[in-house]
Amino acid sequence: MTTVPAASTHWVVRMNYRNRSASWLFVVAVLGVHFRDIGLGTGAWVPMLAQFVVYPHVVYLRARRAKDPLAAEIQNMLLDNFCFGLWAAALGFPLWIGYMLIICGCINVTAFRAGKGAVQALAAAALGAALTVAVTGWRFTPDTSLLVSALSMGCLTTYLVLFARGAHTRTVVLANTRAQLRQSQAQLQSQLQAVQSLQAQLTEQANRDPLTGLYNRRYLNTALPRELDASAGAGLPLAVLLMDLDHFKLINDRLGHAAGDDVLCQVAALLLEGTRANDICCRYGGEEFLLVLPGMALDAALARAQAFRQKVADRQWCADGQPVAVTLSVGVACTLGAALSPAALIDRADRALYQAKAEGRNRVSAARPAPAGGADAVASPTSPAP
Ligand SMILES: Nc1nc2c(ncn2[C@@H]2O[C@H](COP(=O)(O)OP(=O)(O)OP(=O)(O)O)[C@@H](O)[C@H]2O)c(=O)[nH]1
Repeated sequence: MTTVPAASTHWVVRMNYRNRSASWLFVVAVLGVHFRDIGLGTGAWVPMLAQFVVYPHVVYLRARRAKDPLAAEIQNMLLDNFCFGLWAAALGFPLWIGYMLIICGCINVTAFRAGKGAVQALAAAALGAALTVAVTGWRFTPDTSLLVSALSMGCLTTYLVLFARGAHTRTVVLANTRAQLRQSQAQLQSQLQAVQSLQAQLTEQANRDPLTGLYNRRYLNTALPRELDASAGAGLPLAVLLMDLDHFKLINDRLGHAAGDDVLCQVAALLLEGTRANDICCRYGGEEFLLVLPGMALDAALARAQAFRQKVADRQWCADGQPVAVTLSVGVACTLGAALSPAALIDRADRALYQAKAEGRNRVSAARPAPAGGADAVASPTSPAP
């Protein structure tokens, strides 16, 4: 009884096992009738049954257990052809039987190895035939009875139909696999997009101050060198405004931390209102903000700082539902080209800010370039509080 090949077995091994087990039974019938026609007895039946009934199971088991089942199965197919050559020559090359055996074997190998397979199959069959002729001598009896010829045709047809059915099954499997692959690819694509958007969100979050939504110092550390390089490359100035809320501790102490937070958020929003697309607005520290102004010279930066200071001072502030007075001091520093490092530029702005604080707060102070070789200087307040 034919056992059903395990699904884990290579599909070529499974397909050939099915084809051999089924279509070769037909060969047994063809040869049985032919043996009767030419008067061969039991002695011929034994090797014939061994070849066409037992052999399919033996080679199937061999291929199943092989390390490389496909390679083993190709060897099996060549062995089939070799045996077909033996049989054809042993029977005196009966035309229909020989054709049936050799063409089936040839098609099988050709399906997997193309033209090379056909040549190998024919060579294996020729080798088998030559061996038989060498041992038993040349015999040529091409005729077969009508029944044997008809059975041979039937056998060939059965084999071809089985083969085509196997090819069709394979095509369906391939089409399904392709569809599954396309689906998986689409899923992977959408997962990749989700991961990328999550990554972008995470990067954005990592670069933002959670309270005010402005860029944080981490972002500034990468953005300021980049902007400085770009400005230097374009031969343009770059200004920074370092702003610090005046006596902010008092707001916290009098109105509470929530009110302090509220003021910080409102100042941040106000700061954003006046920024250009390429300005970089950061929360630099607790109550400190830093504005990077690419392409802006010192005078324009001072005017910008002054305008913002004035806007803050003039505004009717209300923090957490309570009125409050808010002012800020600003230190401005500017560089042209690559004259200053990011740290040196911020340091200048910080010193200018310190001076603005020292001179009474609610004012803008600018760092001016020191004389060549000398220490940096901070200019006199350019904008005393009104
Ligand atoms: N509400 C709130 N307060 C903060 C935050 N970060 C820092 N602060 C407070 O900001 C205050 C800063 O105080 P100081 O450094 O003394 O500065 P100041 O009171 O503004 O005084 P001057 O800068 O000298 O005008 C401290 O009380 C901090 O607790 C924050 O995220 N929220």
